[in-house]
Amino acid sequence: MAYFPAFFKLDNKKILIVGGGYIAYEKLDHLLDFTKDISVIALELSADMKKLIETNNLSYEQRAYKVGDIKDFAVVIVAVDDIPLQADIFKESKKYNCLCNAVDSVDYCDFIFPSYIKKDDLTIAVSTSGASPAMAKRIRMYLEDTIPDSVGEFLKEMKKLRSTLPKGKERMKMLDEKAKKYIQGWKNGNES
Ligand SMILES: C[C@@]1(CC(=O)O)C2=NC(=C\c3[nH]c(c(CCC(=O)O)c3CC(=O)O)Cc3[nH]c(c(CC(=O)O)c3CCC(=O)O)/C=C3\N/C(=C\2)[C@@H](CCC(=O)O)[C@]3(C)CC(=O)O)/[C@H]1CCC(=O)O
Ligand SMILES: NC(=O)c1ccc[n+]([C@@H]2O[C@H](COP(=O)([O-])OP(=O)(O)OC[C@H]3O[C@@H](n4cnc5c(N)ncnc54)[C@H](O)[C@@H]3O)[C@@H](O)[C@H]2O)c1
Repeated sequence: MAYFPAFFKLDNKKILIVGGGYIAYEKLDHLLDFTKDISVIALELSADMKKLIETNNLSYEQRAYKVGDIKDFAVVIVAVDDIPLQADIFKESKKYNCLCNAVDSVDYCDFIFPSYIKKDDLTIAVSTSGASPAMAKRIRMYLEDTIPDSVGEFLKEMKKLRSTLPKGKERMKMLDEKAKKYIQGWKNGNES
């Protein structure tokens, strides 16, 4: 079945990452764009992971995962090189209100990580439903190159217009026309 794309509110949601290698680092680095309420449990940390945890003042316990560790978390990312443990934590997460992402198999995932670009208020997420993470990354790079950084300023202007002009057909038409013209400007190499 296809994955439903949604933008998930992380306020007051505690996240646990199990594992401290390269993949845990990638997941943590991406999550930090959206929340700081992240704890880590891992037997060992890579140097990059250690640095990221220290810089962001995150909670870290150096030990093996034990049953029950997830009970107070809303989300768990299982980034260990141990597939049976990924399966066990996924099963355990069903006892709690905890969504699970396991890095080696979509069978043990309630959700998967998209590739994404974030430029101020614009976020674009890309998924291949797990078919080709490499392709998701390449599409992300393509979007990064195509969409100018000025999009942040443009969105600020649009937000202001939406909050000041009265709702209705005229406003809808004007905003749609402005968005169309702004995107047409990319093709002509005009970024403003
Ligand atoms: C997008 C991104 C986001 C992120 O990580 O935040 C992400 N993987 C990224 C990179 C990447 N991952 C892999 C390669 C090597 C090339 C290749 O295999 O294609 C590369 C490319 C590279 O690193 O260059 C290997 C890999 N990945 C998964 C498996 C297990 C499996 O397939 O069963 C294996 C095999 C492990 C092995 O063979 O040992 C699984 C998943 N990876 C996902 C996300 C989810 C599906 C996303 C989708 O819908 O496509 C899903 C299902 C679960 C999840 O992780 O949530 C991030 C790009 C970030 C960016 O740069 O923009
Ligand atoms: N989803 C993806 O994008 C993706 C991409 C490539 C690879 N992978 C998979 O991700 C997995 C992790 O890869 P990696 O390169 O980060 O591996 P790694 O060996 O660098 O890291 C594994 C981490 O798990 C920790 N760990 C192992 N058992 C533990 C336990 N019981 N409790 C707590 N911590 C424990 C280790 O201490 C280490 O920090 C691999 O199985 C790999 O196949 C996923």
